Amino acid sequence: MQDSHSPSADFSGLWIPLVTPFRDHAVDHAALAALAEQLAATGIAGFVVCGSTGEAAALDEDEQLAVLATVARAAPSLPRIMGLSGYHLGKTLAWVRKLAGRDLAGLLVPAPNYIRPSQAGLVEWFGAIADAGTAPLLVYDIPYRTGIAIERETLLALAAHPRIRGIKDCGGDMAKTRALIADGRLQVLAGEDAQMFATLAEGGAGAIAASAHLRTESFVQLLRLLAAGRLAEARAAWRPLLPLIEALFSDPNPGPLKAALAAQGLMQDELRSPMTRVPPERLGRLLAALGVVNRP
Ligand SMILES: O=C(O)C1=N[C@H](C(=O)O)C[C@H](O)C1
Repeated sequence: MQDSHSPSADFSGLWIPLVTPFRDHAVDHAALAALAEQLAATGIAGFVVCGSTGEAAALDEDEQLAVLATVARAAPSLPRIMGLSGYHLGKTLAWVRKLAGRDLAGLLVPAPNYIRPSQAGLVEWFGAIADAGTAPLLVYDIPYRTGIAIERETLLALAAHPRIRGIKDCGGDMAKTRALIADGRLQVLAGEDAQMFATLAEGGAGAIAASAHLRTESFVQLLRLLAAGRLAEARAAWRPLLPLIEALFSDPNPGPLKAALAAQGLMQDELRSPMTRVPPERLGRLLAALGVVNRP
């Protein structure tokens, strides 16, 4: 799709980090295709496949490629960003090379998890991955999952790389978010659903939000209002979405989200261990909070 150096790489708007439906322990490609098709008609910018919400950590490489292919077939007109994580640089680079030529709008890459490198080590990590790939790279700043925060100066240094084009911001540091927006070289996407309003109101380019699997058109409209600077209307659109977000993150994501999608008959309520379903004693309350009617 986009060349890595293309100035037109654009990550603005609302991206859905797709869940990966399972049935009897295997990826349910029929459910995935139907979900992608349905969401593609709502005005979203595109999909993130094999992100944290997609339980990528529990998918092997063949499964990830098959998921990517299914989404591409189901919604060919929408761009796809692929999630990619690891902590072994050599293996990660081999995977990046394997993904080259797969028609990706971008790669979404977090810091290596568990090992907590220095900031210089992070510059090496992201630089090597950006050099090895052909797609633009979005840095995924999510210290509560990886164990390491990517500091502002590190992000500004990474912005000098022609292939590093954006950030999925779960950093929880609004001063850093503002500095990146002011710098302007990286497109800043809210990665924390509850921070979406603030990030977009500050001038962020978009959002990657699991909650937007539900009430997708309302989220799309919220982003349009914020992009147009229609703040009062945006506030009114945002208020009813907040309880939805809170409910969806009341258990580890994507447990509540899969429960809600399953209740609507869109897939099985099945996750891969160690991710778990919302327990039956909390399910009714969750679905009521989400306003989802359980289909028998
Ligand atoms: O899959 C993602 O990408 C997202 N991950 C966040 C998480 O780590 O749970 C949440 C966000 O909505 C999307």
